[in-house]
Amino acid sequence: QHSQEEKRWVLSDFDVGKALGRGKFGHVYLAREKRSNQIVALKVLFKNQLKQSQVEHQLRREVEIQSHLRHPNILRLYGYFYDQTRVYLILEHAAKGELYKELQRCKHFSERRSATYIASLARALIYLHGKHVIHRDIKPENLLVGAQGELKIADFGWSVHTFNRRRTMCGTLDYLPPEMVEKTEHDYHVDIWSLGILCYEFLYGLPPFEAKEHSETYRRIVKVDLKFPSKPFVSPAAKDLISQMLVKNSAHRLPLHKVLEHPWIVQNADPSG
Ligand SMILES: O=C(O)Cn1ncc2ncnc(NCCc3cnc(NC(=O)Nc4cccc(Cl)c4)s3)c21
Repeated sequence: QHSQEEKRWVLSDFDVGKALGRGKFGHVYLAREKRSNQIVALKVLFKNQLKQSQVEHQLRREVEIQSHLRHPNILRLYGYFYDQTRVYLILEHAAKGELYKELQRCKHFSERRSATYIASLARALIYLHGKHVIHRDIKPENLLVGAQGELKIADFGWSVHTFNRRRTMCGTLDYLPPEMVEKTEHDYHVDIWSLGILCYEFLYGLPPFEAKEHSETYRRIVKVDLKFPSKPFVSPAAKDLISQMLVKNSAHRLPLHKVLEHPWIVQNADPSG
């Protein structure tokens, strides 16, 4: 056969090992592809659950989007296959697992570690946005850690191609008022907001607008009720960056390339990322 992509994978191509994690739709297993001895993560999804939740189209979109993505801070989806009852995603294995478990373990990250992660994520988002892809679900649960401690954005189950939204939403753009056109542009900025939330959560161990009731969290978000606790100590430069990303008017959020030039990132991020 020609390139890898045409290959029709079957379960017997793999030696399946221990469970790495349990997701909502199925489990993730460590596996080795027999011919190449390549280690991968195999996510097993049950077809009936996908059907019940009507997410088949999302899964197809994820596979389509991921097949064109190649970036050191984006977890590869090498391919997929299915049998009678299940769909299998063949994924890059992130040897150091889930970032949120690491954050729970050490309560909050140092400024250097946080800045290094934020810089990697900013570079990955610049790459994604350059491909007209918005992740839309950037949170610790969707971040994995590679063997060298590098961050990997995973789970594109919620990502979209903005071009599609632009076309499908309205056919021709000519008759749309600015705010409707602007709205599709807004989408890129959702990932910058999430990056600001993540930066805060890395440094303080909790997201900024957390509250007991959802209604209270919602109120704090729309009000951008941003408060910086006195403990743990966080530098003014870090607070400045967070304040420039968590801005209500999405057009005024710090653009991703400016995040990479921010003094706090320049002074604290490890260039290797
Ligand atoms: O995370 C863990 O549990 C443990 N873990 N530890 C190491 C490790 N290395 C790689 N991957 C892991 N986990 C899988 C990460 C995913 C990547 N892409 C996904 N995509 C998806 O789930 N799509 C999807 C599902 C259901 C419906 C729809 Cl619409 C879309 S999940 C790993």
